[in-house]
Amino acid sequence: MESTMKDLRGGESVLDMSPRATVGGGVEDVYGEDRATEEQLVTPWVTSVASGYNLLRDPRYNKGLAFSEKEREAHYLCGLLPPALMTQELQEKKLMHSIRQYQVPLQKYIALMELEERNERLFYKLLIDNVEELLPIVYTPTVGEACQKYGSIFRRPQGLFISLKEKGKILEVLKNWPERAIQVIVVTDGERILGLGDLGCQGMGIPVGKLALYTALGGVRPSACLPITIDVGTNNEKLLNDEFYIGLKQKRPTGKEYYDFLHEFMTAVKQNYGEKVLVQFEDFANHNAFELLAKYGTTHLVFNDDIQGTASVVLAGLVASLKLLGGTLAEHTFLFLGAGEAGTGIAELIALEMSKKANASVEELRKKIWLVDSKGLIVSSRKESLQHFKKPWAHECEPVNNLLDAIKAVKPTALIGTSGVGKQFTKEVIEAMAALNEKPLIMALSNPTSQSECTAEEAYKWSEGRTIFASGSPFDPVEFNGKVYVPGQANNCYIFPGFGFGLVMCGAIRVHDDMLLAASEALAKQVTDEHYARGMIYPPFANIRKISAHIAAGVAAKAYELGVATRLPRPADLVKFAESCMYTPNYRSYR
Ligand SMILES: O=C([O-])CC(=O)C(=O)O
Ligand SMILES: [Mg+2]
Repeated sequence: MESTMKDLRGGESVLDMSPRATVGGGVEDVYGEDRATEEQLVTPWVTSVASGYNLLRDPRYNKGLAFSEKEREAHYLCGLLPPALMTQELQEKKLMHSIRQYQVPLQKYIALMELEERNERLFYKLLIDNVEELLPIVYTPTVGEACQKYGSIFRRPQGLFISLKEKGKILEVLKNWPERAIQVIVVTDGERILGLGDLGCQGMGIPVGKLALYTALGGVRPSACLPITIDVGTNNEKLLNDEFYIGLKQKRPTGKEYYDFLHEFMTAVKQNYGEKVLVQFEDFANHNAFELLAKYGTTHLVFNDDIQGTASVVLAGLVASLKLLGGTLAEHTFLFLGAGEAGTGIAELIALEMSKKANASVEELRKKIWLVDSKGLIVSSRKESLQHFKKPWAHECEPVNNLLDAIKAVKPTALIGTSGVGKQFTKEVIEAMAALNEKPLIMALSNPTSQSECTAEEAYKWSEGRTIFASGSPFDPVEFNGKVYVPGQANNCYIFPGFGFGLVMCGAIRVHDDMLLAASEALAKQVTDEHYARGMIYPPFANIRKISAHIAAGVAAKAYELGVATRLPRPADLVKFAESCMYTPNYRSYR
């Protein structure tokens, strides 16, 4: 025991978790728990150390068969592992082979989550080195299915569940999380998970998936990431009647009760982690998302991925597409199907970018952008009954109650789907766009794939291969009339990891719209002539860490310019600085 502690002292943050080290009641208590009858009170024994068996059980430090002979000797691992030694590269090869054996994407998802629970560095190595193959598993579309089935997948906590039961004690709950130095929180209340609706507490899959990308694509350390699900109940009857549902079985409160709870949360976050922690709001319903962003945007470092991240990625694609379409942004006409967070967020950022370039007012340029919601084209005669975030888009036009007629009335050059409802871009819709434009720009942004407004194949086929196409969830390249078309993935995951990393690396304390424009510009610049030649308006994901470094640099540069960056002095080369700060998942040697 004495020698155990001595050997471990000074080891690089490998803590002694040996069962021989005792706390409080000693060894008897540890094993006494097993022998206790149900009525007996026992103390849950707290471990705080990692060596031997417990080292293998700690995903932060476990390396499995990659522990060297010396490490096995020094850390009481002899006999606990089979004799073979493997490099991390060989482990990666073995795991990719076994993941590829699964036919069902959800099985791959579970296998990856199990790897994360077992060996965190290997998980991130796999994700970084195989990003194009694994992104559709840990992220859209598979993460959507994982949320729908999260109750049965859930094994161990991957983030914090803060339910209404914790009202008045949220600060204490935050302190239960084992890490203190948190830099990024992704929080959802589960009310609008992708285009799948209210999944309540099961929405946890989304913050977990987004933060895995923060690390893999953006380079934020895993220990600095905290996924949170706020559980205020659900209005999903199926979940309320499900005996296995893992969340609070009650309807969602609205108004003061909801906002007071969120205020307690936001206050506790700032108190516990300081003003430089980034809070990313994710998949809140429209009726709360805009209000929360407006309310906390002036006091906290907050970012709404569905409003701002989606806007920035779409703007990048539009700017890039001008190379193929010609003209300036202000010379195009945009029509959206869907006037929620994504639709109005994108529309507003386009208008802002146009106004900067065209030297005209945002109000004037909004007239180039039209939105259709469930009632039809948003027009001025409907203004009184519109939610506040739709009002700026109510332009002069005769009422039109469906998308096809709206296309005929507005004559858009670009059609953007943000409806959350699948199959809305029918053959007639795409044909109408193709009749108006030599190269129609079509984005089907709703997620997951089942909610996409159309497929890539439909967009190409119904426009005789003339469409420039991008979607929120991935589609494979399409062969049509002997030509291969590569669809773009206009998903906010291009933006948020680099955007958040940029904020964190310069110690920003506020987000500003100009940073979103800087992120769009940085992303659009990564599209090369070779990509354009293949009809692409987004760069391949394989280069995402380089892309993220450029986005981070653009965002940080803007933060310094605006005086909201606290890390001083400003690094001279922000791209290099970003690259040098990124987490790498290679194993470290243990003394
Ligand atoms: O998660 C994604 O794939 C994109 C997104 O934010 C959403 O659809 O809500
Ligand atoms: Mg989202």
